[in-house]
Amino acid sequence: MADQYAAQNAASVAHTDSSLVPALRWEELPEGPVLVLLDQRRLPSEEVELVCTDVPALVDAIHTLAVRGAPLLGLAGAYGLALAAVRGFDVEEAAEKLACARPTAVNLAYGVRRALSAYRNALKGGADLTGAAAAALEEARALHRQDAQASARMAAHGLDLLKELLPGGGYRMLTHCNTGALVSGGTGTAFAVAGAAHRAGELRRLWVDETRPLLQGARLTAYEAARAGMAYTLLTDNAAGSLFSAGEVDAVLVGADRIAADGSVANKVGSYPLAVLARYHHVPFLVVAPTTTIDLGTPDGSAIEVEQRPGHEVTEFAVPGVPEGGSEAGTGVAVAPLGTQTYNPAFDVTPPELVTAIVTENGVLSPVTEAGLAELCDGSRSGNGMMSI
Ligand SMILES: CSC[C@@H](O)[C@@H](O)C(=O)COP(=O)(O)O
Repeated sequence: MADQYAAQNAASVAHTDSSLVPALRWEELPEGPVLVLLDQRRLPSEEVELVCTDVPALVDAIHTLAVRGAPLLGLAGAYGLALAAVRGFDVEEAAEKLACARPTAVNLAYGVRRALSAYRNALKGGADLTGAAAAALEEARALHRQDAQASARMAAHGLDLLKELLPGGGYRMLTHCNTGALVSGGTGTAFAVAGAAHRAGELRRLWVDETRPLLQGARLTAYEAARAGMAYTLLTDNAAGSLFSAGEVDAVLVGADRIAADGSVANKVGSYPLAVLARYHHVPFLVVAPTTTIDLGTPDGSAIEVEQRPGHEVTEFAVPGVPEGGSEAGTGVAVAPLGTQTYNPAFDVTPPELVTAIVTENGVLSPVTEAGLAELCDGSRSGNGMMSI
């Protein structure tokens, strides 16, 4: 089986430009500051930037997944708050709108809260509105730097863990959704570990789940893997079982949108079935996430709010080239009869007993316990849960 896939590798290596347009950046234009997003709805066909000048535009970009992925949502929240402050919009209202734009990834509310606290503290300290806005922007930039550093540390810890678990090297990793530079100020979460393994010459194959219905694996992870020159193979989500049974998977690596205090992991829908498969086949199931994704304020998996997405994402295929990327009902190709009911949760929750280890920038937790998670987190931060804004 391995030889059959080696031929496909040549095609993926053909991409030589490994540099990615930043997923998000702050830019000072003559007409005022803006937040520039790489529009992820348009990938992989086009690298198009989306310029946000106000909070409603950013909230729409978050809803429609132009900007997505837990750590990047944290940055979008923090910079969005700063944008509101610098442009003189109602900052408290902006905070509320941004923080609840999507409910599951705790990083979004966390990023908003960090920038908002900096803004409020500056005002309390006697700063004027301009000074307070500058403080919010500096906090967003600090979170950005912290996120980039966290990526590098997760990659190093993750690679060490793989060496320990799989001493033979030459890993065949299965990943789900998209967790690379497109979701981070750095190189990402789970994908950053795959990248480290690749650079160490130890990545034999990255199995990429397409990730129905919005195809973050096919459109985004395959795009990043190709750019990095990785040996990767795309599969439909429901082909994962036969891959495990053929003995072709050494480890599963996924990110997380929220990790509850008991270690339950909310991540892109389809992660939980992979964890079940991994346990049955005695394969490690590794969750790679910064501590900003750990929410000690949410006691367990049942308390995590799972975002429900619109039905047209299931009943229609998006057409490449449609400006909205098929994000509006009726802009895709119908693949189900009109009026079909759908079940479209964006995430699922994996219980801690199915997670072999959680890899963070502060180290690796295995087995996953409530006390261990609390220790991994900074003592000064008692969870990222619901903020009072
Ligand atoms: C980026 S790391 C972890 C997660 O945010 C990622 O796996 C994921 O589920 C993203 O979902 P998305 O709906 O694309 O925002």
